[in-house]
Amino acid sequence: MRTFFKAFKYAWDGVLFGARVERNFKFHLLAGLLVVIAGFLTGLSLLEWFVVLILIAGMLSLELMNSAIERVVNLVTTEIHPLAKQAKDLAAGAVLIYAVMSGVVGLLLFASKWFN
Ligand SMILES: Nc1ncnc2c1ncn2[C@@H]1O[C@H](COP(=O)(O)OP(=O)(O)OP(=O)(O)O)[C@@H](O)[C@H]1O
Repeated sequence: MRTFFKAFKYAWDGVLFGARVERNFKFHLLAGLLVVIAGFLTGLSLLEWFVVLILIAGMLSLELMNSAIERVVNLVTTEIHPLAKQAKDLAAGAVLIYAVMSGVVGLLLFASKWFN
């Protein structure tokens, strides 16, 4: 049980560290907060809240994973290396896909509420 709580603390430390030093993570935190406020003002249904919260959590998680991959790459090599570029660009690509899709889904969801 103690190991479980320790692991939880380390994970939480990771979230706090990301929130302190990672510019993109801070941006997504703020964007997520604004979306939640917009959700309350719009009056989302339970199912719509599920979608919105999963999108926000997914975005934040991916952003942290991207930062972790960047750090591992930087740790492995300080040299310019095609594999380092591929690893970083692939991770950034994953973030990009999720961000664009989240934006589209979120926009459709909110727009359908506002204009109905
Ligand atoms: N060691 C490396 N070898 C080859 N390409 C790299 C390396 N590090 C970063 N790049 C590439 O350089 C471009 C700019 O990367 P980026 O701005 O993310 O630089 P970074 O310094 O690694 O990131 P950050 O500023 O977030 O720490 C990206 O295409 C990235 O893949």
